Amino acid sequence: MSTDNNFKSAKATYEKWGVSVDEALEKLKNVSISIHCWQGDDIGGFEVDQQELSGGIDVTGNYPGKATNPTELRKDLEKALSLIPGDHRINLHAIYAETDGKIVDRNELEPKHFKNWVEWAKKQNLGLDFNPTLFSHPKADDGLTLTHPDKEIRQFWIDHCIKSREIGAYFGKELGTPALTNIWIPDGYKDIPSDRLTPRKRLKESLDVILQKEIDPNYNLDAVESKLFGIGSEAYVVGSHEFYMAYAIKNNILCLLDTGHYHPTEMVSNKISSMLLFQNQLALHVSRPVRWDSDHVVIFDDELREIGLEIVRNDALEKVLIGLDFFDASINRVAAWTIGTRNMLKSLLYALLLPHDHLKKLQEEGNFTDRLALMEEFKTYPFGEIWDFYCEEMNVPVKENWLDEVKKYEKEELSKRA
Ligand SMILES: C[C@H](O)[C@H](O)[C@@H](O)C(=O)CO
Ligand SMILES: [Mn+2]
Repeated sequence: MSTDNNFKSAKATYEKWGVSVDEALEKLKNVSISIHCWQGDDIGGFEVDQQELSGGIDVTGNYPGKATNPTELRKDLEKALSLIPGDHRINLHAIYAETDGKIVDRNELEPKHFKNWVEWAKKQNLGLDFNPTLFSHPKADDGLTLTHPDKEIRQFWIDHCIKSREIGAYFGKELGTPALTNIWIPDGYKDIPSDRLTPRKRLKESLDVILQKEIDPNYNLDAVESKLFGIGSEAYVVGSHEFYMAYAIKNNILCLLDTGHYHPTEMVSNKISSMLLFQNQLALHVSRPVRWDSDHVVIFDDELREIGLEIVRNDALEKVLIGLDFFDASINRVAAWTIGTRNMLKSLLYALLLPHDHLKKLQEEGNFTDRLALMEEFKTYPFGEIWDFYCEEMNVPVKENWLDEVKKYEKEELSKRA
């Protein structure tokens, strides 16, 4: 059977349940995923005085061909984007500034240092998001930034975050879509603290100063990202989930949930409905923690499907800002972006094809047998045929054909890099 015939038969299977496949595909077309640039160069960035990666995060592997400058990184992103259906966004960190060979410290960064990214995003029809980088820097060597006991160090990082919000606003203004500027800090302690409160008080004060200046939400949205532990902050992380959830609600900014930043049995999918009852928007870093916050490439697993289901069945496609956060240097990096982003989209399509009203009704009626039976049966419905049709319609390779493109790119481009 051709893709078209497969599609027609699959469509009829879903339509028996009253699911409109056309509507599902239309909705999926409007979804923009924020693709993290840092998978392309192992979070190295391009600062003139580049420092080793710190902050309790780690990238393992030495697959050849990583991007060594912004031009290469943009080229690699273009390749990945050509294999992913839809119009998306790129998420930058401050360490991706372009400073013409001059050392510009993080507290002095300005919109002009991201001009090339903005020009490129305009040409590629992309939105941009932003993150201040509070790691890989001598002033973060002891793992403390916005909570540092030294006022001067704290001020340095406060200034960096203020500059970052301005850069985010510049992105939003230039590109006509608000940037999400997300603050994540590594601050914490390896061993049991003797005082948990004082660092948290300082974090609250630092954030209050950073967020003092009002910025038009049409240009910039602010988010804070929590974490349970990192390498070197196993016992205590200042910016915990409770801290940021309370801070975000009180100050009307976004809470960002990274799927790798919780206890391994604690699922972000189970948090989405609660968070959305109290805030209009929520941000995600979708990652794959394997036993710890290992940032493996996102696969089409149970939790990813559950995240897609929670977003779709709660009508939250426009409320949840979906970003990705994984980095694997043991495989082709363009393939890593392609696999992870296609999977994120697949999980949303999977969810868009289920008869949620019917399934919710079964639960309300206490009919848990039918609920379980149907939810299991739908797992083997011909979802793949709809996905293939969508890829074809969106002019990106169907099934694993994208892999040939990546191999060709590796041969012609990546393998020639130092
Ligand atoms: C690059 C980092 O992954 C990112 O800034 C942050 O979002 C994080 O998840 C740290 O664990
Ligand atoms: Mn993250």
